[in-house]
Amino acid sequence: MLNIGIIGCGAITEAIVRGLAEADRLKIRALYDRHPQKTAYISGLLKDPPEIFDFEGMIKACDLIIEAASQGAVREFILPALKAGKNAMIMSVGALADDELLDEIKRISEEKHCKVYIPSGAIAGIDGLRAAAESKIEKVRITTRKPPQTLGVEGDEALKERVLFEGSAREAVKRFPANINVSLTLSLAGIGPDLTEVVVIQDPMIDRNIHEVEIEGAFGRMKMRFENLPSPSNPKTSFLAALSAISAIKRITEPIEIGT
Ligand SMILES: NC(=O)C1=CN([C@@H]2O[C@H](COP(=O)(O)OP(=O)(O)OC[C@H]3O[C@@H](n4cnc5c(N)ncnc54)[C@H](OP(=O)(O)O)[C@@H]3O)[C@@H](O)[C@H]2O)C=CC1
Ligand SMILES: O=C([O-])CC(=O)C(=O)O
Repeated sequence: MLNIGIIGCGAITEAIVRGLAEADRLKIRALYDRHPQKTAYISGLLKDPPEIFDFEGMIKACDLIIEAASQGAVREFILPALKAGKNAMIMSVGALADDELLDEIKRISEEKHCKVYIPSGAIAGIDGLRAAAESKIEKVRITTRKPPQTLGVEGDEALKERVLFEGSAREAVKRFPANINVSLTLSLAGIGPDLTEVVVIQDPMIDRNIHEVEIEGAFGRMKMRFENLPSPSNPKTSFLAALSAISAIKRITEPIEIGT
C-alpha cells in the first residue's frame, strides 16, 4: 500500500483525488494547504477522508509526498521530505531552474535512496525527447498560447494577440511561475534551461492552453501540438497536467509499466 500525502489543495489535487478514488494499492493519508478551507473541501471528496492535515504528520505517515502547490513549496516541503527519506513528486517543476536547489534535491535523493518523480504534465513526448537526448540535440523550443487573463493580462491589453515573452526556459519560469513549468520539464529531459527556447503568446481567440513543441537533433525532427482544455477551477492549469500526475502515481503502484 502506497501512503500518499499531498501539498496544495487546488485544481491538480482535486483531479488527483477524484481520479484515484477507485485506485488499488494506494491511499491518500494526508493533505496540506495554507488555506484550511481548501484542505477541507478536498478532504470532503474522499470516501475515506484523511485525518492528517499538517506537514509533520504527513512526513511520518506517508511514503510519497506530492507537491501540487507552487515553486516556493518545492523548497519548503520537498527538501525536508527527501531528508526524511520519503519519495517525492514535483508539479511546480519551474522551481528546478534554481541550480542550487536542483543539485540539493539530487544529492539528498541519492544519499537517502529516494526517488523524485516529475510527471510530463501539460505536454507529452518526454519519452521521445529523453531518447533523442542520448545523442546530439540541436533545438528544443516550446511555443505556448494561452488566453490573456491566464497570463495576468486584463483590460484593453487583453484584446489583441501579442508575444509576451521570448527567451530561455530558465527566464520563462521566473516570469510566469504558474504558466510554463512544462518548459523546465523539457529542459530537464533535454538540453537544459538555458538552451531550451520558450515563446509565450497571449491569444484572446482561444479557450484552451496550446503548447507546440519542436525538437531537432541527430535523430531527425519531432513536432507536437497540444490543445489542452483548462482545469475547471484554475484555467492556467491544463486538465492534462492533472491527468499526467494521476497516471504517474498509478505507474508507481501498478505491476506492469507501459512505455518508457
Ligand atoms: N508540471 C506541469 O505541467 C504543470 C504544473 N503546474 C503547477 O502545479 C502547481 C499546482 O497547480 P494547481 O493545482 O493548478 O494550483 P492551484 O493554484 O489551483 O492550487 C495550489 C494550492 O496550493 C496552495 N499553495 C501554494 N503554495 C503553498 C505553500 N507554500 N504552502 C501551502 N500551500 C500552498 C495555493 O494557495 P495560494 O492560492 O494562496 O497560492 C493553492 O491553494 C502550480 O505551481 C502550477 O503552476 C500547473 C500546470 C502544469
Ligand atoms: O497547464 C499548462 O498548460 C501549462 C502550465 O500551466 C505550466 O506548465 O505551468
